[in-house]
Amino acid sequence: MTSYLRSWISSVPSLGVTSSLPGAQPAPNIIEVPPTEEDDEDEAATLRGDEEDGHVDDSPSAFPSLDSAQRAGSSKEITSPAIPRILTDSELMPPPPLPGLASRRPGTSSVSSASSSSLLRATKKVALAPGQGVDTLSRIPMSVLRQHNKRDDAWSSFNGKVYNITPYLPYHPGGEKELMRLAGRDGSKLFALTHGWVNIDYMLDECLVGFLVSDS
Ligand code: HEM
Repeated sequence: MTSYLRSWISSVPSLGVTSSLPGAQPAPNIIEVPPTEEDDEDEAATLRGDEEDGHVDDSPSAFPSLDSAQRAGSSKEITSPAIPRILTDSELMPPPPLPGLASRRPGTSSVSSASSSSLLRATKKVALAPGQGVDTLSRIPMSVLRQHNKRDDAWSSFNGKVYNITPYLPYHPGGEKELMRLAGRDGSKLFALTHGWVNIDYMLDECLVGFLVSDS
């Protein structure tokens, strides 16, 4: 552009811009060689990474790059992952056993007396002796709960469930005396304050007698 203006100005003598100035040198003749279309294409091809013979290399770069720290840290060569084999039925793991409560029906005991004692030993659960458990779960008003406050007939309520705690008294790690404080009462708050992490529903499952309802 500059050279074009210069050549235009010097070619118009009437303007006399250069010649009228004292001591001014005549503008040098600048010859510009416009780039040919061929040169442009060569440059673009170099930027694209084309080969000399016009072949286009579309193969991806190595990832991670060949001299990367990731490769240096790994001793193994990266190979494609093996396709897992589909196992046959006989090779598969057997299904887990049914959960203990799944087969239980309301009002019936799910375990026989023999398996009940082995269960007690294995899991430290407490079960009522045969004949002492209840056949059906009842709605128990607070006034009824209060009557069951003797050592040999102690009921207590926890989170709306009423349990016969008498069979558990000898096993309580905190002692019978502490547990008897709850006899004939709703023990939810005291229990939660003492050891809320203890799973009372699991431990006294077999001692459940019913659900606490309001007196009406
Ligand atoms: C039916 C109701 C209850 C059940 C099923 C029960 C159950 C348990 C269990 C499983 C432990 C051992 C916990 C552990 O080591 O982490 C324990 C400890 C204890 N419980 Fe209870 N508990 C009951 C009610 C109570 C109540 C009402 C109190 C007192 C107000 C009480 C006082 C204690 C104490 C002081 C210990 C610690 C004993 C020790 O480590 O020396 N518990 N109880």
